[in-house]
Amino acid sequence: MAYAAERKVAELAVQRACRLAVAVADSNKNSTITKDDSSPVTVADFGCQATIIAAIKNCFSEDPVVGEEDSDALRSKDSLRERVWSLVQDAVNSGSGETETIGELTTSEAMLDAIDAGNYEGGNKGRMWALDPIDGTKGFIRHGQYAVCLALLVDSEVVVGVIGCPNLPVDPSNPEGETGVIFSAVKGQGAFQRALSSDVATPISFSDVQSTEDAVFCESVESGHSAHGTQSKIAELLNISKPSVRMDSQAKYCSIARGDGDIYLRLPVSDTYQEKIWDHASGNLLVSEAGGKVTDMFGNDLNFGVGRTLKNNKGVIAASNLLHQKVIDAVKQITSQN
Ligand SMILES: Nc1ncnc2c1ncn2[C@@H]1O[C@H](COP(=O)(O)O)[C@@H](OP(=O)(O)O)[C@H]1O
Ligand SMILES: [Mg+2]
Ligand SMILES: [Mg+2]
Ligand SMILES: [Mg+2]
Repeated sequence: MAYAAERKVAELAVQRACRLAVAVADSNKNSTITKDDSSPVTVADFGCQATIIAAIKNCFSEDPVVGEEDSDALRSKDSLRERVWSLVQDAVNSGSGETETIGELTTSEAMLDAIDAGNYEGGNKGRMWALDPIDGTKGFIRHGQYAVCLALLVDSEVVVGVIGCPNLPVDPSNPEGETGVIFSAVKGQGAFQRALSSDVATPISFSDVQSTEDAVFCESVESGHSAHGTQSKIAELLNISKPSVRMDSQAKYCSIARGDGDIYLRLPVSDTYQEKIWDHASGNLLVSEAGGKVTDMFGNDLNFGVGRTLKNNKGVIAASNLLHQKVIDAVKQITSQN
C-alpha cells in the first residue's frame, strides 16, 4: 500500500507525543508562555514538536518539516529546557516497541535541533511534513479538546494525515466513556479511527444527513479565531436548529469526519490573518477520505503550496459532499449582506 511506512511512522510519533501531552495535562504544570503574536505555547507544544520531528528525521532524513514552534524560548531559559527534556525522555521511555521504528532522542541539544528543524518555508515541490504539535493550545490549557496533528504533503497535496485527540471520546455515543482517539487517512485509502489504547482501527465516514435542517454545526471555542456572529446567521439561514458544538482544534475535522457533527465553519474575523497550513492539512485529508469536502469560504480548494500559510485562501468550510454546496451558497448570501 502506498505510504504505509509514512503512515506507520506518523502514527507512532503522534502516539508518543500524545503520551507527553497527557503527562503535562495530568501534572497540571503547563508552564505557559506567551508568544510575540500574544498566543500561548506550553512545554507540551515544545516537547511534542521535538519528539515528532526527531521521528521524521530518523526515518525520512531528507524530508523538510513545516512546524509551528521554534526553540528560542528554550535556548534562553535553562529551567524551561530542562523541564521539556525531562518530558521528552519520559515519553520516549514509556513507549513499548516504538523506538525500533522511530528511534529516540539522546541529548537536550538534539531536542532543540529537532524543534528548529520545523523551520521549512513550505512550497509546492516534493515531499514535506506539516506539524502542529499541539493544536488548540488554549483548549489544552483549559483541559478541553486539543489535537496533535501531522501530515505528509507531496507536491502540495496532502497524502497522509494523522490526528491524535487525547480528550475526545472513543465512542461519541458514550461521551463519559474512554477518551483518546487517533485518526488517520492516506490519499485514496479511506479514513480510520482507533482508540489510543488499541491497535484495531475502524473506518469512519460522514453522517448521511441529507438536509441542513438536521445538521450539527461545529465551530471554534475562541471567538477571536472565527466569526461566531456571522456563522450563527448562516446557521439560521440553513434552518439549523440544534445548538452549535464549540470545540478547540482539528478535533472539529475529526468529529465531522466520523458523523459526530456535520458542518465546520471558520469564517475570518480579520482581513489580515492568514490561516496556517498546520492547522488544516491533516483535517483536510481526513474529511475528504471520509466522504466530505473542504474549501475556503468562496468554494476554492485550500492551497497548501504557497508557504507556511494559506495566503491564497480566506476562511474554511468543511462538510459532507451532500451539504457542502448548500453551505457555500448560504455563506455567499450572508457575507454579501455585510
Ligand atoms: N485570528 C485568528 N484567526 C484564525 N485562527 C487563529 C487566529 N489566531 C490564532 N489562530 C489559530 O487557531 C488555532 C486554533 O484553532 P481553534 O480555534 O479551531 O482551536 C491556533 O492553533 P494553535 O492552538 O496550534 O496555536 C492558531 O493557529
Ligand atoms: Mg499556537
Ligand atoms: Mg494550531
Ligand atoms: Mg499549535
